[in-house]
Amino acid sequence: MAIASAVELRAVSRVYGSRQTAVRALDGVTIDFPAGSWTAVMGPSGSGKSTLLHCAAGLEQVTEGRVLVAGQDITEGDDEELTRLRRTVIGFVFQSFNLVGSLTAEQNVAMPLRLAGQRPSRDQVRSVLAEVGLADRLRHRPRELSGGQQQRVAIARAMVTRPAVLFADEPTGALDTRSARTVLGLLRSMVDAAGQTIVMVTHDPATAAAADHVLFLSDGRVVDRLDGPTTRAVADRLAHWEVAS
Ligand SMILES: Nc1ncnc2c1ncn2[C@@H]1O[C@H](COP(=O)(O)OP(=O)(O)OP(=O)(O)O)[C@@H](O)[C@H]1O
Repeated sequence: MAIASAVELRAVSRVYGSRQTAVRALDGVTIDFPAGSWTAVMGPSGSGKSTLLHCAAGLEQVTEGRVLVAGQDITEGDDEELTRLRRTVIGFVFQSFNLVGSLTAEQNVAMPLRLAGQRPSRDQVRSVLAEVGLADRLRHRPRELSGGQQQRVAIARAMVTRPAVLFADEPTGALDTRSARTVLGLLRSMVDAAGQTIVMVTHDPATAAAADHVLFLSDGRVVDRLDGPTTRAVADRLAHWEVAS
């Protein structure tokens, strides 16, 4: 059965601290991220973008509400179930790549499969690295690769399990314009060719414009959205909410 929503947040709140020091980082957020779509999450600093990404991916517990990923409620169930779900259904890409420095590109990409108890074939790993244009860098370690190449290894690592949902936190934040364009092209093909779903936090209007939809957060709430965004439209909307916040 096709699942229309890859990720659903139902009245999700996340409160940090308690009493006088309590901060409501997310305040009753209800949203659907449709399967096979790419959504950028934007908003002023402190508006709750990272908190939303972490709660949606099960990296942080919600204070109230429910989160469903690929139809499964990740706010209930035990840690073991959540870990399995994270390894099979969810992928991550971070601004700082988070590769294991002592491992080669091939070994980094094989890691999620090994953690899931599989024994990946060399061809399986190599074909994903070839997809991101790194067939000639299999034995290189992260320090022997450029930032753009390291992020492509990180994307290959996230792609190897064919996750239904990829969560990306500023995936092009540390890259030059050309590498950023390559990475955005890879993300686009994950959505268009493989039907995967991407939820991406970014500060950059041009990066957000590569997505299908943009959500704007302010004070922990979804206050606006754009469908079919352009860089100009995103920048204008962002400026509006930065002034308002
Ligand atoms: N671990 C924490 N403990 C206490 N407060 C926190 C914690 N993490 C986040 N916050 C607070 O929650 C609010 C939302 O933070 P969050 O990091 O989600 O914002 P953001 O939109 O991602 O910001 P930025 O663009 O600066 O990265 C902020 O007020 C922040 O200070």
